[in-house]
Amino acid sequence: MTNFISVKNEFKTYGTGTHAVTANEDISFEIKQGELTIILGASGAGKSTLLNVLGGMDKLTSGSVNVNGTELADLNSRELTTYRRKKIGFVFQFYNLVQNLTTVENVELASEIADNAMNAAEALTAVGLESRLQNFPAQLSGGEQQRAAIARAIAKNPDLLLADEPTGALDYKTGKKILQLFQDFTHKYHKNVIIVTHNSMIRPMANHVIEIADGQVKSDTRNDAPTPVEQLEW
Ligand SMILES: Nc1ncnc2c1ncn2[C@@H]1O[C@H](COP(=O)(O)OP(=O)(O)OP(=O)(O)O)[C@@H](O)[C@H]1O
Repeated sequence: MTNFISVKNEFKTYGTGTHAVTANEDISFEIKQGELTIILGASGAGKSTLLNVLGGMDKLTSGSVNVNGTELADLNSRELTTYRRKKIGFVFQFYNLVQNLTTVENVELASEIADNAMNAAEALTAVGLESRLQNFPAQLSGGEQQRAAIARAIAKNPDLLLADEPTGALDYKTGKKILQLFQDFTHKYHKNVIIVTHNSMIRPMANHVIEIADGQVKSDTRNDAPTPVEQLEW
């Protein structure tokens, strides 16, 4: 299989001089097309930094990050914005929905900036929210809000879906259903999903697990037979 992402000697340093923090220090790995990847590590390990670089929210300091043929180190900030808007779907821990827009309007907002967007109602149906289109975020449970956030991300029909601790604010059962959605999305559309988490118990669900510690890759393992999320217990 071809490589979808190739990261070579990536560094990310925040600040300068005595205040400099090197959050990613010489990171290299490759991700193949269609993989569900988990980036695992303790708090402060540099996981979110790496995700933000991959998603074009932050510029790498040095090295090379190639996502589906786009070399992110070569993009200026305007080009990075276009990349982020058109190619990447994001899911955050705290959903980040716009509170005064309905569920369907939140999804439409994202699909408007993408080129091959999915219909908003269709994306919401894919995550089981077809009966909640006209509700506001405050009228939804945490799990439903995260489903809406996932619908918003997949409606862009992105090359790459990035999720930063997507179940961090949810109870066990609801979190499991959300992880199931990511696994289904990868298999159904043969797309790439990267989930950042500190929860090592979910690693069997992934095709690929990259462990980060102190800003560096500690282990990089592949799993040819991922466990369906419904069979996982933690
Ligand atoms: N914008 C920033 N400015 C300065 N330092 C930062 C910035 N973002 C992250 N850092 C630092 O970089 C290091 C890695 O942070 P990062 O958020 O990537 O870790 P993480 O593994 O995602 O942790 P967590 O799971 O707690 O979110 C930390 O020391 C953090 O303080």
